[in-house]
Amino acid sequence: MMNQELEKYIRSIKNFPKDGIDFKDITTLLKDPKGLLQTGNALYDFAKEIPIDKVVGIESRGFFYGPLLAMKLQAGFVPIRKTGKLPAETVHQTYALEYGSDTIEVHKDAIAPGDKILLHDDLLATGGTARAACDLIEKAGGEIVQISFIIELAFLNAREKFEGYDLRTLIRYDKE
Ligand SMILES: O=P(O)(O)OC[C@H]1O[C@H](OP(=O)(O)OP(=O)(O)O)[C@H](O)[C@@H]1O
Ligand SMILES: Nc1ncnc2[nH]cnc12
Repeated sequence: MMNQELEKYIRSIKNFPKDGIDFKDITTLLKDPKGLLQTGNALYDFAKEIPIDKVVGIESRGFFYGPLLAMKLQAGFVPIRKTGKLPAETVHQTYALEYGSDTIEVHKDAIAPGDKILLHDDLLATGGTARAACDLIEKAGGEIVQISFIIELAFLNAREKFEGYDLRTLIRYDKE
């Protein structure tokens, strides 16, 4: 199956959570056994030839596939969380969203200097979240070897923020 064919599992909801946002809902993909498996396999195919020490997943939708990918890649899993949720010492970064703004954090000791990192999230919109996540990982000394998403809202041109990174996506929306 071509990756773009996975689009059939995505549900679009207009004006959620705010007017003007066309929300791409992956729960319809996750609940379908074929959608769930094919997406996991395709994300794994992106990364399987690259040595990876840790998969870093972004809260909350990056937690669906992040640990599954880590298990398949024989890597560890590290969560990046919204502010105030992680109990030990953290590094943090504030960023702008397609709607609103937020701060994310990672445990200071979660990434060792030189760790090869696969950063994963469900969706690339403006790229603000993933860009902040890259900055956090690099502050901690990690080396980002790949960034993967299920969905790319290509019309928002977020790729410009990731020059020099190996950024992979399965499903592309070229217009809203
Ligand atoms: O590319 P950006 O414009 O930064 O937007 C993408 C981010 O927005 C969504 O998360 P959200 O903040 O809605 O949180 P959630 O995963 O907890 O629902 C999505 O899961 C990405 O993390
Ligand atoms: N259009 C969208 N659909 C789902 N999640 C998002 N996160 C940011 N923009 C989004």
